[in-house]
Amino acid sequence: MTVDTTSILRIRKPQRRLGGRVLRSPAAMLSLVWLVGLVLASLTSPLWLRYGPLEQDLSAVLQGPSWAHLLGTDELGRDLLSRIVTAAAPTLLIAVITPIVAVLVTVPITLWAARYARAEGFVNRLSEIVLSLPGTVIILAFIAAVGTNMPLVMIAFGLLLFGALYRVFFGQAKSLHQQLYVEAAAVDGVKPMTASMCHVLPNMSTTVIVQFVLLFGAAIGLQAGLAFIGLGPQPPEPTWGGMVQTASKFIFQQPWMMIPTGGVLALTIIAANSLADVLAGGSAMPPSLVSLKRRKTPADAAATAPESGTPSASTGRAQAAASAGDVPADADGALVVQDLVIGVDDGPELVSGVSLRVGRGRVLGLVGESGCGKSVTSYAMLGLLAPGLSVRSGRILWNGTDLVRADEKTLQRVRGHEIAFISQEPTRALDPMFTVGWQLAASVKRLRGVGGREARRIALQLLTDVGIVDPPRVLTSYPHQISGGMAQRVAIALALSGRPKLLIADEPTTALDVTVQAEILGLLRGLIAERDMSIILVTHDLGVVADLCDDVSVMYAGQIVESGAVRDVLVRPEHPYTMALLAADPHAILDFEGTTRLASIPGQVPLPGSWTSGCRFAQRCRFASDECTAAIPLQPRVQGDGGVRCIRRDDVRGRQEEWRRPVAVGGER
Ligand SMILES: Nc1ncnc2c1ncn2[C@@H]1O[C@H](COP(=O)(O)OP(=O)(O)OP(=O)(O)O)[C@@H](O)[C@H]1O
Repeated sequence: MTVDTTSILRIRKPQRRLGGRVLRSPAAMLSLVWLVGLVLASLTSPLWLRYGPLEQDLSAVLQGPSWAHLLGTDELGRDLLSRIVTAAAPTLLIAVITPIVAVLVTVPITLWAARYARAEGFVNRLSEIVLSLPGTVIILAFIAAVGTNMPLVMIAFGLLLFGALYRVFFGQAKSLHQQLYVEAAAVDGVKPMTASMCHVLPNMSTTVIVQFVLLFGAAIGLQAGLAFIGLGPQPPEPTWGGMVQTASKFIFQQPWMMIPTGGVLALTIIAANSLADVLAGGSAMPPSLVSLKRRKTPADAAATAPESGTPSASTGRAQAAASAGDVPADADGALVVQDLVIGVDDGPELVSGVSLRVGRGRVLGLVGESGCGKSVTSYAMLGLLAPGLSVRSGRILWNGTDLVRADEKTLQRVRGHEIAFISQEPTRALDPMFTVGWQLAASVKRLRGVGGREARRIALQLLTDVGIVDPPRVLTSYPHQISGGMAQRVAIALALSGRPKLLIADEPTTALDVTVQAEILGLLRGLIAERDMSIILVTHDLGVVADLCDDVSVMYAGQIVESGAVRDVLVRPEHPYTMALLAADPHAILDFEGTTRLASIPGQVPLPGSWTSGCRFAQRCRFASDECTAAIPLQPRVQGDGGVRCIRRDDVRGRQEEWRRPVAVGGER
């Protein structure tokens, strides 16, 4: 297919709907016309005003509106229209300094604090200090020190607003940092502050603009207030606050004077606020937020000795080599996890002594119920554990490099380039502010170091490769404009943009309906065949494992309980948990003759912290006996390579069909 990529793949900046919102709102249009009109009228006033702002006519003092003086005159016979209009431009242009300073100072600090936990504590304290300062007193003291220099006062006011503005921005920035598409950028190796600038800031733009306009109104009010008490520009220079003060002096002789001066001030502040209102109009908040599950936490470099209550794992020959601490000779393209222990800082262990090996070009299925530790293990492989979680011991060897102890620079070189990740929620891994083409081309440019034109060509090709039939349309679409299945294809294309050697797919079909699941599995199958790529497929679906994987590791409560080649583990399971999963799997139902009953496993996965030193599955196992309270190392499987962690494996082997019958919890004690 030949397509003119330059026209369709023009990298687009985030879509701005603010312009449209303003254009559609009469109130916003009126406000904008008022503000812009005032400035233009003021700047051009010498060309069209009949009187100068300082021109006095003592024969026409304190007059009401007339043809000669449309808005009347003040106590010195000066034309009120001239003075109001002349004062407008300096007032508005100086007022804009405050939001500029406030936003320029607060936004970068907020992004920094939202990104780094240590910075967060410091900036929070700083904002509390700034918030507790008596703003009015400080502004007055500042004027006493520097004089009535309004631009300087506006700068000081902007700095004082940091505390309040930080509170407004921080919550949103923090939430945005937890969005999967920001995490996905980290997975792709984007530097933290670059991810903040590219994915967090654009999504905060509405809030920033709204606050900007609100602060602009506040700065106009402050200027007027200061001028009212005589701390603004000094007479005879016209200022709105000064004119309101004069009008208040003559309120009984000429009440009219207050109306044009007070009116223009009030209307201007109302215009700024109503503009902010329309800009905020229902979308000042980001798209619905998801709970944070994954974030980079530096691995504990000074890893302690294994704290697991259970002995280290050794799954089969390859894993036995890994457990012995050897980096296999064919380490190129192989990922080897050795005795990995992950825990909550000052809390329980989440993953205990996990060992895995994914050889080059192999597909490993990591299966288990929810909460068994599959995702935590996967994220550790990318150095992207959530804050508060860390690797306590063990190694993750990738091409001879231990990713647990690797510095951030090494991890960034690996993420996206060598190991890529696709999540179960593709639309959330895509930034809603950017077109698919922009995101894909940006990723290709960064990961392959090519120019814009070439990146656009590759992006188009990648979409074709993942089976998108209308790539030009998809490239110009925003994530919300494409279906879930299409979004997952785009997510896979994004993952492929760095030509990774290993793809970690965390339940890539869970969020999709059955027919789309089959398409995505077909796509993955094709990619495995075409590219010399290894895959770790995190799933709870044994049908998917049977379909795609060469090897499988079954996880339960933070441990590998059985591992081996798929044909061995799924056909001749040796661990009761694997048997139970198979019996509960609708795909495997035909393997059990004479019944259509699906098994259920009673009880729940025990929570981290409540694990015993014996078999963690014993409470739910129909075969459990008193022996099961003893610690159980991973033993070699009887049939095929791999390991099994069951003390009764010889007794239970071949009894998988018993899981079809109602289970007496507590087993055979
Ligand atoms: N940030 C965290 N803080 C504390 N505990 C956590 C954190 N993240 C995960 N856990 C706990 O770690 C355990 C393993 O979670 P994990 O998400 O890895 O399970 P999983 O097998 O991937 O489940 P699922 O299939 O639902 O994703 C769970 O008990 C979970 O509650």
